[in-house]
Amino acid sequence: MKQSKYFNPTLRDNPADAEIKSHQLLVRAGFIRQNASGIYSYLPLGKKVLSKIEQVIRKELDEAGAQELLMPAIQPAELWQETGRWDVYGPELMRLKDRHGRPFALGATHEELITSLVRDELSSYKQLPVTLYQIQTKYRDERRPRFGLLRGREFIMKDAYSFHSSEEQLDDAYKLMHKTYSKIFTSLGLDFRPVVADSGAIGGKDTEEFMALSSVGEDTIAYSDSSDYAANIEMAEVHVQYEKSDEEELPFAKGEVETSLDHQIHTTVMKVEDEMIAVLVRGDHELNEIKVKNLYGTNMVEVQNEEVDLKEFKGTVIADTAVKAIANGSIIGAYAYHNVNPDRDLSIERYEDLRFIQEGDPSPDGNGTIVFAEGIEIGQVFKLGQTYSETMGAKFLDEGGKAQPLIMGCYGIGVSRTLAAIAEQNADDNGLRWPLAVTPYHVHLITINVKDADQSDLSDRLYDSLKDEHDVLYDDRKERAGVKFKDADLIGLPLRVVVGKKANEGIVEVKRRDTGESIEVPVDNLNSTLQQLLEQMN
Ligand SMILES: O=C(C[C@@H]1CCCCN1)Cn1cnc2cc(Cl)c(F)cc2c1=O
Ligand SMILES: [Mg+2]
Ligand SMILES: [Mg+2]
Repeated sequence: MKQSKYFNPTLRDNPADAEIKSHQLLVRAGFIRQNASGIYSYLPLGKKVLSKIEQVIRKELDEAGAQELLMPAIQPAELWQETGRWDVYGPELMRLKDRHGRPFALGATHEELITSLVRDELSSYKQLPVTLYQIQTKYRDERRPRFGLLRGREFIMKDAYSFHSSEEQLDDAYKLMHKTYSKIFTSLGLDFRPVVADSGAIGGKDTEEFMALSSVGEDTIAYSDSSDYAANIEMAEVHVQYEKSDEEELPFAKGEVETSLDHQIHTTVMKVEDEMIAVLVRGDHELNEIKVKNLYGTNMVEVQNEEVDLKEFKGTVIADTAVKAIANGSIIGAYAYHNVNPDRDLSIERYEDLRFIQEGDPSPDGNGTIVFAEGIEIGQVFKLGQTYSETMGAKFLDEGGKAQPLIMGCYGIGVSRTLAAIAEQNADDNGLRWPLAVTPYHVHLITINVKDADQSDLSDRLYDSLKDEHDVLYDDRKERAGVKFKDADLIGLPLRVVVGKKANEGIVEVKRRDTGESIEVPVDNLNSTLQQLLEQMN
């Protein structure tokens, strides 16, 4: 492609609202443009990368026996009403009415849609297992879209759904999809980790998230420094045995006294379904609300910003296990007490693992200690079980001819988010750097001075000969060399061929974007040199 004809508007400066490298560079290098908050266009270079990522995903999923289909983005509200999720989700689920005033959802995910499709078509265990997937636009009205493609309101997801007649079949599909995801993210050159995760609002049981390691990731991963244990911090279990303090127990008294954080007891009032509970954690720990949700098996858990007098509180009081070991604690805030011995003074109904794990805590698998890292969630695999098939009446006849609810799994990859994660992990101070698997073009052919006949003739000849072997982006613009080099650094193609002063000697310069090293090459050896370099970079 000749850049003199190419729609690739590059910018010298970072857009004001772009805070992270990948967002800044994808905009400056002309890969994406924002049309509204969290809503983007993929310009030709960006679309090429997006398509290559999708192809890597398709290849692996097809090889794993999954079948691609395409479902509508506009979903009848009735389906979400069948599962009750029409009312569970608030403004994040984008909704619209058709011309007849009928309600629809803009698809945030497709469990309801696919289950309604399958329940009408699948009826016998003989037709199972089956895994169906799509690569399609999703809509989630995030309160605060940010970081460019990392958290958008319209984004591209590969979502797959598997249907089974037994838990074993689901386990096999889950394991296969887990392996398939590892192959996909490895092919894309990503530094990633699968982590134990929380199944969130969709119910179901086992689930793991695939995290691309990055300092801008919103998720925190807790992993062991000496085993392969890794979990989303929301889920990481705390296995610390607390010895009861041997301090002399003093008489309980009203009022606040200065104590160290690990002698303080912090209270959080939470509404669980419609019951008020007080949750206590030690002052140097942080309450993990996800653990409260999982303890009560509900998503209707909400922090109340009110303070209670624990001596008067009529609701249930629960505490993190660390609280039990305190002998003379102090409750701070409006209703302060000191010399508090939780067992003696507070009617604590149960002690549970309710806090966030901390760096230095023992790894829950008993191997090593916990270290944190930031991650970008680029994929997630779920064992859904019968959550959706039961409420939606999606059944199959088993060998005994008995109707059973289908057993399901669902599996997502954030395709547009993965594009940004690849950009984030590979970019350097000069710009983007694309791994071979997804680069929009392989070779950036640059003429230093298009007015110099030797240079422009040789460049045209090289473009004609190279473009059959490689995808070539040819910078034939009437721009100064400096502008061309800056744009080439921004765009980040793996190899650069520069036609300059030595054109009349039939010599060009070849430069690697990843290492920056460059060599002079006689044009007769150019093709073979490029082949060798591309093989080296693979
Ligand atoms: O999407 C999933 C689970 C899996 C992930 C892999 C592919 C299939 N779905 C979880 N989830 C997340 N955010 C949501 C946001 C909205 Cl507004 C919604 F209405 C529903 C969901 C929702 O269900
Ligand atoms: Mg998550
Ligand atoms: Mg998730």
